[in-house]
Amino acid sequence: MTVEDAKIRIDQLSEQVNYYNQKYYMEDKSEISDLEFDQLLAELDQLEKQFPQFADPNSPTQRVGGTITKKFDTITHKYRMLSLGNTYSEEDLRDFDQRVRKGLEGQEVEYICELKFDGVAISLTYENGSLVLGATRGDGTQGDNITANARTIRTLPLKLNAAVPEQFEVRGEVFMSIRDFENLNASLAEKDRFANPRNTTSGTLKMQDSSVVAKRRLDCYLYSVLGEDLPFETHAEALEAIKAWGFNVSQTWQKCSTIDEVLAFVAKWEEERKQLPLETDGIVIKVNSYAQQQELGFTAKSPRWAISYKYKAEAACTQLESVSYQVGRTGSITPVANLKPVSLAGTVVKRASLHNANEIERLDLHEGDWVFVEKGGEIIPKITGVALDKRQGANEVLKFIDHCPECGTELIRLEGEANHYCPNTMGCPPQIKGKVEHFIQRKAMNIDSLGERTIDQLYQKGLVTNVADLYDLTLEQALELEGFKEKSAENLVSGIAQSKAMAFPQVLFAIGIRYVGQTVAEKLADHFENMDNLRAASEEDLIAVPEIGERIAKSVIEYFGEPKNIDIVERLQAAGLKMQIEATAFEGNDRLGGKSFCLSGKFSTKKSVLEDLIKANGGKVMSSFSKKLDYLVSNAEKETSKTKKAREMGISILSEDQLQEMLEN
Ligand SMILES: NC(=O)c1ccc[n+]([C@@H]2O[C@H](COP(=O)([O-])OP(=O)(O)OC[C@H]3O[C@@H](n4cnc5c(N)ncnc54)[C@H](O)[C@@H]3O)[C@@H](O)[C@H]2O)c1
Ligand SMILES: [Zn+2]
Repeated sequence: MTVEDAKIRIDQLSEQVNYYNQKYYMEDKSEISDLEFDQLLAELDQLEKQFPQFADPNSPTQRVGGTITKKFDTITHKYRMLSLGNTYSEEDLRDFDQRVRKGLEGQEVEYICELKFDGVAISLTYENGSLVLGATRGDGTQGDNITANARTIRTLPLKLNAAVPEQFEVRGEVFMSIRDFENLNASLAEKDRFANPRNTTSGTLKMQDSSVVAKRRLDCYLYSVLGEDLPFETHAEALEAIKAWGFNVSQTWQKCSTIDEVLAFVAKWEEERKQLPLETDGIVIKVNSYAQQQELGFTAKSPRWAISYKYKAEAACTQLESVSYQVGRTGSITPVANLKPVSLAGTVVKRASLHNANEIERLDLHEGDWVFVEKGGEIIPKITGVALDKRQGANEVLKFIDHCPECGTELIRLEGEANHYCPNTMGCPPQIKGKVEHFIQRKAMNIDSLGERTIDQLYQKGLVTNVADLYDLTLEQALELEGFKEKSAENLVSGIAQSKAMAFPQVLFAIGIRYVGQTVAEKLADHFENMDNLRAASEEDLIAVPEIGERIAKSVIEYFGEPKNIDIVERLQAAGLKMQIEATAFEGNDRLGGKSFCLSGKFSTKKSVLEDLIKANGGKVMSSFSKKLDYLVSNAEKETSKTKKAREMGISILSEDQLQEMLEN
């Protein structure tokens, strides 16, 4: 693989992983199986190791996948909430054991094996025996304050009667039992039903109305405790103690002193877990001794002293009825098999993904074939093979379509790519909507007042057929959208208007030039400084930029060669989007004189915009308190824990208005 190819693949993988993370953590949707997701992440990890020049602290391999929402107050975790490394094979588990033993230089090791509960991680802080804070994992550093919702979990003690440390945090998994999940779904119309207990739990925890949350009957298992000077030396002692304090601890855990015992535990629960009242997707293996845990430490995103083992999916055999073709946001065509309904891992399966034409060829799929399907977690399952003994001789080989099912355009296949594409990028409905979705995402223009459904409505009504149309949207038009009231319409329009503050590299990424991911956009913006220069650049000019190769160069040229794209870019410019890098930031505007700022709570301007402004004016942004902090920015009228801490540490507190004044003068 050449360096340029590696760079493109890394960008592509990062973008894909970020996309699925966003779907998974923000929208509670899985478009691919966990196994496939984990494979993408593993490929990215491997490439970053092979080409360390492209390693990036913001890569999804280095960060916990979730994010905070703006629906709840943001809290900063006292101890980071990390992810777990995962494996699917015995060999990987043995490797883990080897790494642990090597890291501990031959000391004896004990493991605690637990079930991996398939729900949502939660952190609960207790002070003087009372629950004071419930928080989501968020991005691992900051999470949402969901205390009110946590209080509705019946098995969670709000007040402890036992003698407990003055302050501590317990962590666990909120879940919905399979039975409650099924009852809930039975009470809903088919179109409103949830896909699985995990995403129902996640969606429920994010609801604003705690009385609705209470009705959903969430439950919670706790599996760890953190605090200063806790009186335990091992994880097992801690599990026993929190159980005695009144917490709901699943009694499925077990101590193992060899990896073979761990493997026996894994084997035993593969079947037995199906008798449990909740969904589980694997086993978590943790080093028992706290001292050893400390010795082993953490990577950027997970502890080195723990790992999860995920069970393989179950399989079933059924008949292929037909194939439908879906058009994705980039025009790629995905074939989907429609199957004779078959029951698999507790649900009825009717459809399975076929990925692309190569996959159909690989399976040598014929019409009417009997196929094996497997489920990776909960989403649409996958066909893994054909039951050849059931094939009827006369059935024909399955033929891939040659025209787009959405717009009728003839499909193309790009060199070196497995997918068929619909080339009608400007006129094919899913592609039009896909471009808008790409444009508004967090890392691009960050317009979070717009979602998939609203985009769909805007498109159906003919109001938005390209990204430039967004900036022409009026309040009156927004008010006519289904489900929009005055406040939400205002939010929508002002959210779009606020995006005009996004910096040029974001704009360049947002317009969606093929192969121009976030980092490439930054490189191009840095080099050409503004859109006009970039537009005027020749292929040679482009290739002369470090790390920009022929593929990217050609794609940029092709983009600006299309008059419709030029029209969109010019309309965006006229709407007031930033088409050049901020001169101030690069000439070293030092208005803020290197002072540091920490933003806390809610603001009338988007927090990320304020942070960019601070940086552009020579200030620093800090996410937490330290002696080096100069200002806490907070609009809070009453004392909060942050403002209190700031006062105690002698840190000045600014309101948002005062910050704006500093930025202007
Ligand atoms: N299909 C998709 O599109 C998609 C997208 C993103 C993530 N994912 C999946 O989600 C997972 C993402 O990983 P992650 O970072 O959330 O980590 P993870 O879910 O694999 O592991 C960490 C989590 O496990 C949970 N857990 C359950 N039982 C536990 C126990 N006994 N002890 C400790 N922790 C326990 C905790 O909530 C913890 O936060 C992966 O499995 C990935 O495949 C899928
Ligand atoms: Zn099309």
